[in-house]
Amino acid sequence: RREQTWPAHWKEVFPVANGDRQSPIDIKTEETKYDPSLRPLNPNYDPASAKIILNNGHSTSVEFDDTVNKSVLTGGPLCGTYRLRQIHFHWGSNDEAGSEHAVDGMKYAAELHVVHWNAEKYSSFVEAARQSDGLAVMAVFLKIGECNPQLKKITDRLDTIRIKGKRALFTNFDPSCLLPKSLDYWTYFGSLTVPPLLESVIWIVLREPISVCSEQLAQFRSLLSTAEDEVACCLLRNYRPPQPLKGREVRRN
Ligand SMILES: CCCSc1c(F)c(F)c(S(=O)(=O)NC)c(F)c1F
Ligand SMILES: [Zn+2]
Repeated sequence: RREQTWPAHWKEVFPVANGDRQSPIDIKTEETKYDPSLRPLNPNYDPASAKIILNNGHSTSVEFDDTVNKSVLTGGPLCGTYRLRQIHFHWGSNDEAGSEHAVDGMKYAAELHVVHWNAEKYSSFVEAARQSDGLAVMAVFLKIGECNPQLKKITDRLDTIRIKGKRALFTNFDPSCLLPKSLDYWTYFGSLTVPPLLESVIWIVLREPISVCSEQLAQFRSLLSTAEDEVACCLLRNYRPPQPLKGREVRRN
């Protein structure tokens, strides 16, 4: 289908797709640079901020109340307080690929993105998304293995939002439960990985993966990218391939 080859012609529609700080990237671990000024990550989320789970046709997301500083990320490479907006996932049509970032050429089965915006400097997500320091996305790799009981809270709800545009109440959820034991990370300046591919993301890629089993990935792939009135098409993959580094530095804590 069209969107299977989509990333190829994003460049015509969104010229920034050819920009100097596009994401994702393949992280060459030998070329990352230790930076002693990087601080520990400090996620502080209130489970009451979780509001709904959604199928937007490109992924499934959990949306959070970002009208106040209730769930925030500070520390790491960040200056100031970034407010939690939503989490979503990227996966592939088989367990061998699906993550957006790669590590020394190796792709994981899927990738979780925890999206925050700089509420200290900007007045809305949309405004922040247009600024070079507007967004902070924490990426967590999902490695094929044991079924993940925390992820089950999300995968068990997917059958109620199979059709594009469907949403359901989803509260009392703290996304910290999806983070690995270690919060060690790589960080670099990049972009959204879906159109409009805005170059406004401070990427924080956790080095330790969490687990996911094939059955849980199959539940993601059973989501539909089509709406009620369209011929059903499964959302089999939604990852963008790695983009040129263009001289950017990847730092590690
Ligand atoms: C509130 C509407 C958009 S929030 C969002 C998103 F939905 C998304 F998919 C990505 S991504 O490019 O796919 N992954 C980093 C983002 F960066 C985002 F900020
Ligand atoms: Zn994403």
